Amino acid sequence: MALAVGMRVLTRALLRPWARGLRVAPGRTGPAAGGGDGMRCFGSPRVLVEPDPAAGVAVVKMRNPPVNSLSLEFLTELLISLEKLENDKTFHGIILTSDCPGIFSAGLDLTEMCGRKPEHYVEYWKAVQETWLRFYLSNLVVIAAINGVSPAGGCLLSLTCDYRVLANNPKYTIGLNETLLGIVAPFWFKDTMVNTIGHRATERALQLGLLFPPAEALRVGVVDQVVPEDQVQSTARSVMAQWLAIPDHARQLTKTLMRKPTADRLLTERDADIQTFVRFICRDSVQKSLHAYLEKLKQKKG
Ligand SMILES: CCCCCCC/C=C/C(=O)SCCNC(=O)CCNC(=O)[C@H](O)C(C)(C)COP(=O)(O)OP(=O)(O)OC[C@H]1O[C@@H](n2cnc3c(N)ncnc32)[C@H](O)[C@@H]1OP(=O)(O)O
Repeated sequence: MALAVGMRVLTRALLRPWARGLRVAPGRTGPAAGGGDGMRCFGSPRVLVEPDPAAGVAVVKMRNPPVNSLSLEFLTELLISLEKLENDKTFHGIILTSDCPGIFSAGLDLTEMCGRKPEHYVEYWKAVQETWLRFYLSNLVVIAAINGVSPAGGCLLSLTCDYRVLANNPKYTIGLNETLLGIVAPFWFKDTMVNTIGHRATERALQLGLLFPPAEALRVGVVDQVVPEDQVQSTARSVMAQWLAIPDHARQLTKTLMRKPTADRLLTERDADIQTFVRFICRDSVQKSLHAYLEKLKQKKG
C-alpha cells in the first residue's frame, strides 16, 4: 500500500515536466468503446484507450508509428493512461496491444540513446524504469495481445503483463536481443525474463540475443498462448474474463507477493542503475554500435 502511494507520488513528480504540452485525443465512441453506455475512447496522440466499462476492461492501443518505439513522449503518455485507468474504479483489467500493423513495439527508441547529452539519458532512463515499475506492479490485470514483432524493450513491456497472447505469424518474433546491438540488458530486464522462463533459458536467450518465433516463444514460455492472428483480441478478452473472475484483493496481493522482491531490487538500486546506464551509453564504443545498428535499419530499405 505504502509502496503504491509512494510510486504514485513519484510518478507525478517525474511526469510533470514531460507531460507539458501533451494533448488529449478527442473522444469518440465506437463498438469497442462500450458505445452502448456512452463511454468514450480517450487517450493521447500516441495511446488510444478503448474502454468497455460493462466488462471493467480497457483496451490500450499503442500507436507511435512507424514501429511503436518507446520514446520519452510515448512512455510518458503510456504512464498517464495507465495511471488514469488505475484511478478509475470502473476498470479492473487492461489489454495492451498495438495499433501499428505487424509491430507490437520495436523496443526502446534508439534515437533517445544516441548522440544526446548525459542529462537526456538520465531523464530517458528514469522514464524507462518508471514504466517498468508501474506496469510490473499494476493492481490491474494486464494482458498483452501481441499482434506484431516485439524485440528488446517491446518484449520487456509484454513481460510486465500478467499473460501474453501472441499472434501466430512467423514474422512476429519476441525476445531480449540487446547483445545483437552490442548492448547489455540491465539486471531488471534479466530478472523479469528469469521470472518468466527460468534461469537457464534466460542465460541462453540473453547471451545469444534470441528472438523467438511464435512456436519457440510458446515452448520456452516467453508467451502463454499462440493463436491465429484474427483471434488475438478475442482470446485476450476471454483470458481477461477468467482472471477477473478471481476475487480481486486475493489476486492483487498474490501478484504483489510474487513481484515485489524483483521490483524492490530496482527501487533500492534506482540511482545506481541510472548512473550505470549513463556511463555505459556514453561510451564511444556503445555509441558507435548503436549508430551502426540504426544505419543498418535505415539502409535495409534502400
Ligand atoms: C547498462 C545499460 C545498457 C543499455 C540497455 C538498453 C536496453 C535496450 C533495449 C532496447 O529496446 S534497444 C532497441 C532494440 N530494438 C530492436 O532491435 C528493433 C529494431 N527495429 C527493427 O528490427 C525493425 O525496425 C522492426 C521493428 C522489425 C520493423 O521493421 P520494418 O521493416 O517494419 O521497419 P523499419 O524500416 O526497420 O523501421 C522503420 C523506421 O523505424 C526506425 N526504427 C526501428 N526500430 C527503431 C527503434 N528501436 N528506435 C528508433 N527507431 C527505430 C527505423 O530506423 C526506420 O526509420 P526510418 O528509416 O524510416 O527513418
